[in-house]
Amino acid sequence: MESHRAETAPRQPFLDLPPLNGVAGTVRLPGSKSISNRVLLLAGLCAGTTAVHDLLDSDDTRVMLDALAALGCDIERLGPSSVRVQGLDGRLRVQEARLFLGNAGTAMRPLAAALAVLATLQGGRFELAGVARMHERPIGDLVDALRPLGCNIACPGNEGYPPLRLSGSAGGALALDAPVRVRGDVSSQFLTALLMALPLAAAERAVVIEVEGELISRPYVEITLNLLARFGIDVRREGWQRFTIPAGSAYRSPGAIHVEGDASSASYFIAAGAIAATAAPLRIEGVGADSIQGDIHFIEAARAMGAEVLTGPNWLEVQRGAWPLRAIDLDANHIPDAAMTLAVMGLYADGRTRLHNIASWRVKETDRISAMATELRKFGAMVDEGEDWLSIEPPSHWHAAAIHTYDDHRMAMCASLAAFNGLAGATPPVPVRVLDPGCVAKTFPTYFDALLGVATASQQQVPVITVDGPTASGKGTLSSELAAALGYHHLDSGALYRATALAVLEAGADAGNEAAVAALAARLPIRFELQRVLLEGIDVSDRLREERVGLLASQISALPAVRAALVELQLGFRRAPGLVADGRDMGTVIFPGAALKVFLTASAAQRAERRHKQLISKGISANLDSLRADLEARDARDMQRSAAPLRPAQDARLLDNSALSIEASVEQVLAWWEDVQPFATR
Ligand SMILES: Nc1ncnc2c1ncn2[C@@H]1O[C@H](COP(=O)(O)OP(=O)(O)O)[C@@H](O)[C@H]1O
Ligand SMILES: Nc1ccn([C@H]2C[C@H](O)[C@@H](COP(=O)(O)OP(=O)(O)O)O2)c(=O)n1
Repeated sequence: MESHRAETAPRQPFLDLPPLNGVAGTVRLPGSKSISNRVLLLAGLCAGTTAVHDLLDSDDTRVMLDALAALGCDIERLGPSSVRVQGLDGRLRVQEARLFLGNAGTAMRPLAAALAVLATLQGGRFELAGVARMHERPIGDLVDALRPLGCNIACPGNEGYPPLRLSGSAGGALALDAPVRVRGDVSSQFLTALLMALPLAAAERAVVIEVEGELISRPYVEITLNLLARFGIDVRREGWQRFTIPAGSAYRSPGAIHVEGDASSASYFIAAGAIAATAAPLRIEGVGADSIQGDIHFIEAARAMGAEVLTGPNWLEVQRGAWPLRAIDLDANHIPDAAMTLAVMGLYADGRTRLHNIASWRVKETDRISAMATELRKFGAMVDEGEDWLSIEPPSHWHAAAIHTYDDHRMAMCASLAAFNGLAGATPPVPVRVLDPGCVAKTFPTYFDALLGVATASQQQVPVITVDGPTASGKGTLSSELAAALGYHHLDSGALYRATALAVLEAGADAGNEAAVAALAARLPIRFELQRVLLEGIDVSDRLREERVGLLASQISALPAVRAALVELQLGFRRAPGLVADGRDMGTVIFPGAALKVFLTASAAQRAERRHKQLISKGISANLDSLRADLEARDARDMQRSAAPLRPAQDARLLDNSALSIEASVEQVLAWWEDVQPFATR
C-alpha cells in the first residue's frame, strides 16, 4: 500500500497539529480526482491523442495511469501535472492483463465496465483487483447490469465484490435490444461506468440505459455526461431514469483538456475560512462558480452555516461570517463527499448539526458514518448515528485526541480542521494527532503543507524539541531523523554559525571585528531546502562542513553580538506543525520553553572516531589524533565562553549515545516525546 502513495505525501505514522488560530493567504487546489480519472479513461479509449493538463497526481490517478499503460496506451509525461495519452480508438491492443487498482473506485468501476464490453466484443482476459478494502466495496450492481448483456464476469473472491475476472472471445456480441438496467440507489458510479463503457458498443445502434431506484449523487453523473460530450458522445437524458447513447457514437479526442481543481478538496479550505479567516478572506484558486463538480454546492451548505463566500469563475474567497457557526439540518445526498466536512464544522456550531440521506458514506473508503462518529466523539462531541444519518453536537470540553483515519483521505483532512479548537473556546486549546496522515495521498498528497501554508498558530503553541551537545555527538543526525519521524521542521543552528564563518572567509573580513561579523550574520542570505543549505542561492552544504569553517564558526560563535544577530532568524524556524532544533544553546537560550530538551553526549574517543569515519567516507583525509585534539579544544571553547556556553539546560534529559545506535537514540527520544504528549492512546 505504502509504495503506491505519492512521494510528496507524509510518511510518518502520525502528524501532530498544534492548535491553529487563523488562516490567511491563497491556496491552489490540486486537480479534481473525479475529473482526472474520467478524463484519463476517456483519453485512453478515444481516437487520437489527448494532452491532459492540471491532472491530479495522487494514488488514485496513478493506478489509472498504470492500468492504461498496462492496456497498451502510450503515455508521455509532459510535466509535473500534464500527460499526453495515445488513445486505443476502441480497439484492445492487449488481450490479457492483471490490473491493480488500489482503493480507487473511480478506476475500478469504469475500467471493469469498459473491459467487460471490450472483452465480450473483441476477446480477452482481464483481472481487476485492489487493496483489501476495495474487495469489501460492492460492485454487484454493475456486474448484474453487465451479465445480461452477455459479459462473462467472475468474482473469484466474494460474489458481488472485486476482484473481478472478465473474459470473452473474439467476434462476440452484446445483447442490447432491451435497455441496460442498473441500480442507482447505492452508488452513481455504476451508472457512470456504463455511460463511459457503452459508447464502445454504440457505433451501429443506440444504447439505452435505465436506472432502477432513485439515482443518488446525481452531480457526479453530470460530470460524466459533461466529459462524455467533450469526447464526442452526446447522451440524451430523460429525467434521471433513462439515458440514450445515440447510434453512430464514437469517442473522439478533444486534443487537449484542462482538469479543474477538486471541489471536494476545496471544502476543507472553505471550512477553514468560515472558522478562522477573521481578518481577511482566504483565497482558494482552481475552482469557482463555473465548476462542473457537484461538490461546488458545498458552498451553499457552508453559507447556511455562516461562511461568507465570494465566487469568481475559478476562484473563491471565504471568510468568517456567523460565529459560532450555525447548526444546520441538511439532506446531504447531493454532496456526499464534501458533507463530511460539514460534520467537522458541526464542532464549531451553536447547536446540533444533522446530516441525513448519506447512506453512501457506509460503502466508501471506510464506513464513514461510523468512523466519523467514533472519531468526533474523541474530541468530546456528542454524536449520534443511524443507518443513513449523523448528528453532531459540539464538545463542551475539548480533548486532545489521536484520530484514526481508516486509510481514508477525507477522514484525515477532516480531522485537521479540529485543530482550530482554540477559536471555539477550548481552554487550553488542544493539539490534534492525525494517524497515518499519508492517506491523503489518495487525492491530495500535499494537503498538510497546503493547510499549514495558510494556517497560523501562536508561536507559543508550536512544539519545540531541542537537541544540544558537543561536536560530533550526533545532534544533526538525531535531529533530522526526529524531524522526519514527526513531520516537523529542522533547525541546524550550527549551520548558521558555519554560514556566517563562510561569509567572513569569502568577504575577507576580519574575524576579530565583532561588529563586522555581526553585521554579516544579521543579513545572512541563507535558505534551507530539501536538506541543502543555500547561501545567496548557491548550495554551500559541503563547504560548510570543511574543518576550517567549523573552527572559525566556533571562534565567532563566542562573540555576543554575533549570537544576538542570529536570534530572530532562529526563532523564525518555530512554525507549525513543530520544530526540532539542534545546537549548543537551543534549550538554554533560544527555546527555553521547549517541551522536550535533550542533551546529547558521547565520549571524546567515540566522537573523534565518528567524525573520522564521516570525513573518510566523504573522501577527505583526516588524522584521528588531531581530530580528537581539535574536538576537545572546540568543546572547551564552547563550554567556557561567557555568551551562551554549551551546557545542559536544567530541565534537559541527558542522553549518552556512546554505546547506542542511531536508531536506538531516535527511539529513546521519541519515547520521551510520547511521555510529554496529552493524547489519549487509543
Ligand atoms: N548514535 C550514534 N551512533 C553512531 N554514530 C552516530 C550516532 N549518531 C551520529 N553518528 C554518526 O556520527 C557522525 C557525526 O554526527 P553529526 O550528526 O554530524 O554530529 P553533530 O551534529 O553533533 O556534530 C555522523 O557520521 C553520524 O552518522
Ligand atoms: N546553537 C549553536 C550552534 C553552533 N554553535 C557553534 C559551535 C560550533 O563550534 C559551531 C558549529 O556548530 P555545528 O553544530 O555545526 O558543529 P559540529 O557539527 O558540532 O562540529 O557553531 C553555537 O555556538 N551555538
